[in-house]
Amino acid sequence: MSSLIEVNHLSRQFGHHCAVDDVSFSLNKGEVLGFLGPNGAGKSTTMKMICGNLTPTVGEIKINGYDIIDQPKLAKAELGFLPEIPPVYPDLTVDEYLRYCAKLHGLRKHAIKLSVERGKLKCGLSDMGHRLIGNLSKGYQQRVGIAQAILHNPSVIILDEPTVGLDPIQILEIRELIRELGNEHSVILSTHILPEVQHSCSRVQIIHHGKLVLNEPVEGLSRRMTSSSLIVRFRQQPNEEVLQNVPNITALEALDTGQYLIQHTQGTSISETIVELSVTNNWGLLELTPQQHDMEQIFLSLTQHSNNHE
Ligand SMILES: Nc1ncnc2c1ncn2[C@@H]1O[C@H](COP(=O)(O)OP(=O)(O)OP(=O)(O)O)[C@@H](O)[C@H]1O
Repeated sequence: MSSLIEVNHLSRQFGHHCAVDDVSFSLNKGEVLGFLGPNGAGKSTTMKMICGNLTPTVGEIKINGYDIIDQPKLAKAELGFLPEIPPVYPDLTVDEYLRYCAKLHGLRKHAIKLSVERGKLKCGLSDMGHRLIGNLSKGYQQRVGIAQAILHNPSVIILDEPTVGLDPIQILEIRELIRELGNEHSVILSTHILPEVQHSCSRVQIIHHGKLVLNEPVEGLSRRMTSSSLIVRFRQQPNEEVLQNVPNITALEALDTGQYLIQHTQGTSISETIVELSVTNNWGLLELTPQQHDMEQIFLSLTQHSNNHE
């Protein structure tokens, strides 16, 4: 598989603080890569370096074979970037702004009209050309930000926290747009929101305190999120001894009347047995909820794991 982005041993210091610490990864053609990490993990710093907006302290970045430091024009022609704060001008109309960006991308006069129309179409802005950007909702302003990033039809699109500050419906719309962009471009999506990665990405990398701690297909992340505990609730008080003797149950903790937190052996499923027991004994099963690890727990397990190997 050919790599569109190659990042090798990338680091960035701010004074004594190491914001990005020896990060290496690649982006392959057709991938939507989630770059996931909590606030301050080093995501934006990495994105800015890849886009040539910030010089690395150490390391090498190649975009479709072009070095971002030595061949910035050629490298940047392959990239579209939406920074964390969309670089839109509120006093311009959507058309004026996109035409201006197309010029900045170096498109020729006859190509500008076409690329602006195509950008608007892809981002659901076809009817918005004459609207002032300052009067658009935050979700539509974000669409304008994405449209400017794709005007020159780049091979790679980099989106830094594209759903921050949007309402739930706008978030769903932008996630859908990212998925659609992934059909024609390779995408890096930087975010601290786990479901965003699960919805839009094919692969995930987790960055924590400037270091990459995970790089795997997104299905692997979903597996890691599955924990080995369930919450169950019954209408009738169940026989706790019977429950405790179910194979693979390792702990039973009463949370409320008829409600329990059940721990079981990792990799086993006990749901079917619980349902069968409840029906046989007429306990009246009201709830059976598998517990999910949240991102903080995943970070903890990953970093503890890497610490154990240091
Ligand atoms: N220009 C700067 N000068 C000094 N420190 C900086 C600078 N830019 C970033 N940092 C620090 O580097 C670390 C990583 O910041 P970065 O913005 O890359 O994180 P992030 O993962 O994008 O987080 P967020 O989601 O909050 O933007 C933080 O501790 C931040 O305070």
